[in-house]
Amino acid sequence: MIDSNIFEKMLRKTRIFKNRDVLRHSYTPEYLPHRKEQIEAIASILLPALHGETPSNILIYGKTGTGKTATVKFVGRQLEEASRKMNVHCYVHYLNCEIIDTQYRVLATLAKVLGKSVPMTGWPTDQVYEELKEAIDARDQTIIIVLDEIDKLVKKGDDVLYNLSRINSELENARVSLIGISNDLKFKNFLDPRVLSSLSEEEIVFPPYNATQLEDILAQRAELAFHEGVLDEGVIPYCAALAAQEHGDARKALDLLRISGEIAEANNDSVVTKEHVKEAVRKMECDHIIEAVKTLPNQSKLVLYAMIVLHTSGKRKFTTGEVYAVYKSLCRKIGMDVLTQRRVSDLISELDMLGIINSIIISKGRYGRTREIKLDIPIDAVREVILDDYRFEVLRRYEGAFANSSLDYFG
Ligand SMILES: Nc1ncnc2c1ncn2[C@@H]1O[C@H](COP(=O)(O)OP(=O)(O)OP(=O)(O)O)[C@@H](O)[C@H]1O
Repeated sequence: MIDSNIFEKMLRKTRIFKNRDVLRHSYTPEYLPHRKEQIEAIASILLPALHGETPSNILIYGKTGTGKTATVKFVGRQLEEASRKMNVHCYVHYLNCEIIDTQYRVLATLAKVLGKSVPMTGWPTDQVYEELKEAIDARDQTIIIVLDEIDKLVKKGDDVLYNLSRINSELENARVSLIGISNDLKFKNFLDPRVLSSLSEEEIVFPPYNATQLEDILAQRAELAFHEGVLDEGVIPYCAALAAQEHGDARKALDLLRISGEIAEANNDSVVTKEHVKEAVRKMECDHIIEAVKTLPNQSKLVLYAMIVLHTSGKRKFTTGEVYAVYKSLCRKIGMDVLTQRRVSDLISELDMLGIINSIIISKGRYGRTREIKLDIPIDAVREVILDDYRFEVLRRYEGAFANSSLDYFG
């Protein structure tokens, strides 16, 4: 008998999501619960734009997931809509400085959105700036430039902020105002005082959400995202409580809800329960560790791999000295430089700080102190990430020997 079509089979599975995309980061909701105060504050600062005047620049701060980006985009859309109705030229341009992270790229991107053809590299920066100025000043208009994650730009020098913050003095027809968004409160310390005073004409702080507020945010999204009756009663309060413990991060709460739904869907369960949320927490922690391991420098990866070798051979606690002995032997096998024990000890501290390993310092009285290291990570998944790197692939050949507790092998 011919099997039925794979898609038809999948479609017959339980339906959890009505619209999963509503829970993704890229979605900006129509309405933002618990941000009325911030929305009104930003809107009243931007209001002069509708009368052809220059709004003050704004700096916005707040921890991650407190709705800064969503709020600014929301107010921006409303401003553009009102300006269209009033026949006033007012535009909001949003740039994420994590991606557009140099003076040249910021100026060139803006010039391009305003209709100039500027290459993304190669021109002298002054020339790009002149083109941008010309594009902005081409008519009577107000341009609001949103620089999200502005701290990423500042770390590479703040020339672009200096130039943009004084551009108004060189314009005849148009006006520019800036909105900087950051979750790094300390970045102001790195700013040139002239730039700081211009940028922070107005400052708005976004406080973290508490558990009740997160529940409202989740409930609003869940209604659009899930089929009716699919969520068990306790799921939303549980996701909200977990995210509230971690500095009131709405993004984390939404991720938890989406991943819980995905787990229920994959298990073909018809209702999402607290058990699915618990599994989602484990999955997110595991993904977090895997991501952190992927970006480790090679030497740290090898030190971690040495610990995995010790763990696989049956040792559940080990010292820096033991890790170092295995590490040295691994270096020889793959032809990598051997660092000193002291340097390796520093790398171990870094792994501890990143939450990839657990270690405690134990005092041995007059024999000094020693570090006791334990691994509490998804070993197989982490091992795969490390061995996936072509430089470490050769270590696969020795895997069998490691597992047979033949630590003498590393003598
Ligand atoms: N009040 C709210 N109502 C509905 N959704 C919200 C609210 N606040 C935040 N969100 C949602 O939470 C997620 C994170 O929000 P957002 O990206 O605006 O946070 P952020 O403060 O800019 O974070 P980061 O500093 O990490 O960029 C988004 O999906 C956003 O739509």
